[in-house]
Amino acid sequence: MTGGETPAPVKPVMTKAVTIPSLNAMRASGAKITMLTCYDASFATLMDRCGVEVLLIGDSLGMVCNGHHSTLPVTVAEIVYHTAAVARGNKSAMVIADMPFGSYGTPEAAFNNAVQLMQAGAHMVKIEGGAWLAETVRFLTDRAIPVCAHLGLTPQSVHQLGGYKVQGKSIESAAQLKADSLALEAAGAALVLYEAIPSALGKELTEALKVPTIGIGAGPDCSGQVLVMHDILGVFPGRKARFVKNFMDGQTSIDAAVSAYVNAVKDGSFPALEHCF
Ligand SMILES: Nc1nc(=O)c2c([nH]1)NC[C@@H]1CN(c3ccc(C(=O)N[C@@H](CCC(=O)O)C(=O)O)cc3)CN21
Ligand SMILES: CC(C)C(=O)C(=O)O
Ligand SMILES: [Mg+2]
Repeated sequence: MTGGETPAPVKPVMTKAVTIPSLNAMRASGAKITMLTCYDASFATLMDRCGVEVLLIGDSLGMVCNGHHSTLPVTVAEIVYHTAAVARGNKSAMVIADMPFGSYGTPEAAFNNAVQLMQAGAHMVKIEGGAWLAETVRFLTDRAIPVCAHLGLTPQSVHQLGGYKVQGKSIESAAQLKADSLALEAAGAALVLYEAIPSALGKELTEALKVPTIGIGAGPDCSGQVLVMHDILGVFPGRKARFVKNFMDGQTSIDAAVSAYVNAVKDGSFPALEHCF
């Protein structure tokens, strides 16, 4: 600016930070929560700008970034590295970090590892498993570490599940998922994420809980949806799961594709029947 001019008024671009209370309010109002995996600062800035509310540093990074055949080789140090990068690029989204395989075998181990993820910039950690984790969820939440519980298809248990298969199809396993969900909510879980379960069960479990639920292949009635970033951009070379949709189709930029994902989740057009079990 040259001397004597009146400075143009600065329009404040203040997007309010996404918090646990704001996610609870979204669940209460029926506004769908949008979540994507994110592994670096540039994509964090882009996703945050496009209105993605939750960024997940998923242990899927072992597969999509590192070429492993499962999530089991992923370490705490790797999640710390990617969480710090995402946190630097992010302004207002909530940042959730996956606790990797073997890092939450006891409440004390979970706490020590979760502290590293929180200090790297996570606002919450995610752990895979049912009621056996209730004590761990309580231990972490009592110590100011919010927890997201991940149920249904839990990829870290792939060798017990016998593959990446739909869960909760029998009456018994559906009842087990409900008991697990209620136990984890009672233990203090702030969010519950369901992967690859029948849509009707996703609806029933969401109605049974007070906290928001996030689905990936869990039907349209969860409080929100998540997908792996590489899947929505069509860059993951592996076989596509049924719940995946390539949002680059018909778009000419990554910004447009991410915005199309956000809009489709918000208006309920994703997931469609073809993405559900
Ligand atoms: N790129 C990528 N996307 C993911 O969603 C993802 C990862 N990687 N890595 C970690 C886990 C593994 N996941 C997977 C992988 C494959 C299927 C899959 O192909 N499922 C079958 C279900 C078969 C059945 O039981 O009927 C499907 O047809 O969708 C599901 C989840 C989800 N996670
Ligand atoms: C697929 C999501 C839920 C996840 O856990 C991951 O990306 O690791
Ligand atoms: Mg994961």
